[in-house]
Amino acid sequence: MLRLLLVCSCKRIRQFSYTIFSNPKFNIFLQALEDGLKRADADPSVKAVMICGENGKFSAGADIQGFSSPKRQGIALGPLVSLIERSEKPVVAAIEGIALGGGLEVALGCHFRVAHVQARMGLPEVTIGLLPGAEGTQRLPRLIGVPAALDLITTGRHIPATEALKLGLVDEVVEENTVEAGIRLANKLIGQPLGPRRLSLKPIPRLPNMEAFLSEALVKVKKQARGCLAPELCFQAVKAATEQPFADGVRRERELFNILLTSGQAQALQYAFFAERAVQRWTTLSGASWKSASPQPIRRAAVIGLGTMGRGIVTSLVKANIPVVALEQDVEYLNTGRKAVMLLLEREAMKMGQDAQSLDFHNPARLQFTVDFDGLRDVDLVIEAVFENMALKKEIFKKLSGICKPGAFLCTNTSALNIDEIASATSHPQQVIGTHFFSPAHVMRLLEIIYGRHTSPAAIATAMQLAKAMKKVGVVVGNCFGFVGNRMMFPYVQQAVFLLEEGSRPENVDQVIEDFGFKIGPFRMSDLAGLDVGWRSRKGQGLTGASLPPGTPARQRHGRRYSPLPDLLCEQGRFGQKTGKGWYQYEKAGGRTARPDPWLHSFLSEYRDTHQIKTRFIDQEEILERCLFSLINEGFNILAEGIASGPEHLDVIYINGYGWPKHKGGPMFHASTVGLPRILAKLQKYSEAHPDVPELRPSAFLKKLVAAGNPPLKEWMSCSGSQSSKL
Ligand SMILES: CCCCCCCCCCCCC[C@H](O)CC(=O)SCCNC(=O)CCNC(=O)[C@H](O)C(C)(C)COP(=O)(O)OP(=O)(O)OC[C@H]1O[C@@H](n2cnc3c(N)ncnc32)[C@H](O)[C@@H]1OP(=O)(O)O
Ligand SMILES: NC(=O)c1ccc[n+]([C@@H]2O[C@H](COP(=O)([O-])OP(=O)(O)OC[C@H]3O[C@@H](n4cnc5c(N)ncnc54)[C@H](O)[C@@H]3O)[C@@H](O)[C@H]2O)c1
Repeated sequence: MLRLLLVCSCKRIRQFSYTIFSNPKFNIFLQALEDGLKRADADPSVKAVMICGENGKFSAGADIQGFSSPKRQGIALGPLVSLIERSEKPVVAAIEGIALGGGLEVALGCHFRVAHVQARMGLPEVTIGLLPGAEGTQRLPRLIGVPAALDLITTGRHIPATEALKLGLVDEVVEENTVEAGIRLANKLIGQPLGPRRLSLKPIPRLPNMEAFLSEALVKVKKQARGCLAPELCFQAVKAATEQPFADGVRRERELFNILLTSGQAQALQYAFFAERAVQRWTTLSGASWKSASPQPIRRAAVIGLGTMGRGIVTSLVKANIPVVALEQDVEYLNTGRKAVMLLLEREAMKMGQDAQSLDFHNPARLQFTVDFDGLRDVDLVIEAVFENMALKKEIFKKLSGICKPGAFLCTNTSALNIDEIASATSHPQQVIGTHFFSPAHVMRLLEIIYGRHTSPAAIATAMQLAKAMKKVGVVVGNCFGFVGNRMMFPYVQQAVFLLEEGSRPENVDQVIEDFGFKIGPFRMSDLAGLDVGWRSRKGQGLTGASLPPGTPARQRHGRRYSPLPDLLCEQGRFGQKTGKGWYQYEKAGGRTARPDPWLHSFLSEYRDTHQIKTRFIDQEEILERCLFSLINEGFNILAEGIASGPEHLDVIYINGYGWPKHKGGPMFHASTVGLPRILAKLQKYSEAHPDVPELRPSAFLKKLVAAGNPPLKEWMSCSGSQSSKL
């Protein structure tokens, strides 16, 4: 909410509460601000004007809901910013809290900007598929130069006031009352010439090599954008500022803004913005929610197992300022784990610069390594990250149940195993919960939080609070094999492998999926994660290996189609990157650069011959549809079972844990844009062609939604007989 303060000759302040972005919905009451400015200009007793926020916040910008509202107004914030700039009386912006998007653009129209030291500012429009549409793309480069403006506008990052001061974005940073500091500054400015402070009149600071700089910057922006339109159009708008006079640049900004506004991508990104917030309001099937649960404080935590996942989990906890006890099975593993954790923390400290002091990870009171379970007696929460083996996990939980205090929360990082069975090994099953981190755990934002039959609401609330403390997004889901993310991933990977049997190559499939916008296709992902992980799991399930009954058909299990291809690769010692060979070949064991492997191509040909599979050309459409629609189909099953309480949960999981392109909104949002009747028709077609693949059989819930007339996503859950969407 913005206010206008009029600084009068008698030094008395008359305050008009002209809201331009109302809280909480940020509606724009521009007329009131415009009237106020005109009155201030006309009133000789007013000598200066100050714009500030209320409740310690300047402004979060325009109402994002408004951009997709059918009653979208043609709001003219740009002309208002120009009006501020043209004022004959000095206008000062006093920035507290946040100045984002349209809020910062208003501040750019002011002649001076004072910010509180704890304020943050930025132009985050790109993150919601737009560009700064109130002349910000034209004023910012004139103020701070093209490289810095391009960086802020194409990434949307928020910067602290101290950085804003260094960039010249604000004139002064204060530690005291910002409004009072602003009034003092306004008083000093009365009578001074304002021409040099009007950004629209300033030339763009020249670079000796502007053209070369811009072409290099474009390559970088496009590479990072991965098919997302907004960063490139943000770039074009700033480029226009370097080539055209201010008014023409503004016209170009408006044109580009409208292209983005009507692109489906802006809608998808804005959906993702609200979906991420919606999943914070969790509910369980039995109706537990924040209302019925309070998070418990975590003063000290423990992590068991310092392998791939445990190391990242320890790092995340330390970064969240939670003292940690890290435990391994023996001294040798402990030393390896300790080295790995310390390396990760050193790297994090380097990235954090001065703030790293707060990590204090060499202090044993903050981070302690042990092989003794006794060290876990006084912790408030334990996260187990040992091998994916039920017997081992149960043994550990039984031990924890005897050692830890009764109120301690016992979390498991299992990727798929049954939370209830793990909880059954303890005497406090209400304290047991799944906290499924994603690799690398200190980087990935997702935390899938799985409640079992007995998990208490307090345990869910505490895990959600923990996710927030670690700057992760927690998504609460029910208990089933693979939970939400891995359960949906299974049919996707299965289709990818079936496509190889039928004629594709790993690089064809990966290319199609990466062109869609995924960071990495299924085969490169599998090589990265290690093919042995899935192999071990399949052996555990009796699908391959010694326990497979003799005479089992090679390509069938329990009457369903099965592909032994990944098992055969593992039998050859091809585990992916770690062995230098998998679906691709690498320069060496541990190498990162995947190259198509002629050996694999011949292996696939021989395999097809052996099993008399007729090779055919498979086009991109079929690859994409079979992989993605089978994943989406499983999503509908999950919703119907009440494992997740809305499609936004599935989308947040896929965007933050599996690299689904955010500008496509997540799998379920994507399904809604493709249209459910089309998805159903395609699944029916593929299912008829592959009757032995149950994952391609359309979900009953999908059929029900199509029969109900393909309702919009936010109405899906009201058709499920389960819970309603949070959006
Ligand atoms: C064809 C012609 C049509 C013409 C029509 C178009 C008009 C043209 C006008 C052009 C003007 C352009 C102006 C400008 O360039 C565009 C913008 O300003 S876009 C908005 C930019 N701002 C942002 O992206 C900020 C987004 N918000 C945040 O980053 C964070 O919310 C925060 C502000 C940093 C606060 O973070 P937290 O403290 O963690 O709190 P939450 O995130 O949980 O938020 C609390 C609550 O507020 C809701 N909310 C926050 N910001 C907005 C917002 N800008 N609009 C709407 N709602 C917002 C958020 O959703 C939470 O509510 P909940 O969802 O939980 O109910
Ligand atoms: N690797 C991934 O990408 C990933 C992602 C999400 C979840 N997970 C899950 O996380 C868990 C750990 O996986 P990981 O990849 O880190 O495994 P890992 O093999 O890299 O590490 C497991 C660690 O547990 C230790 N350990 C084994 N028994 C122990 C015991 N009795 N006491 C203490 N420590 C013991 C081992 O010494 C080893 O260091 C598994 O349940 C896995 O399914 C893995």
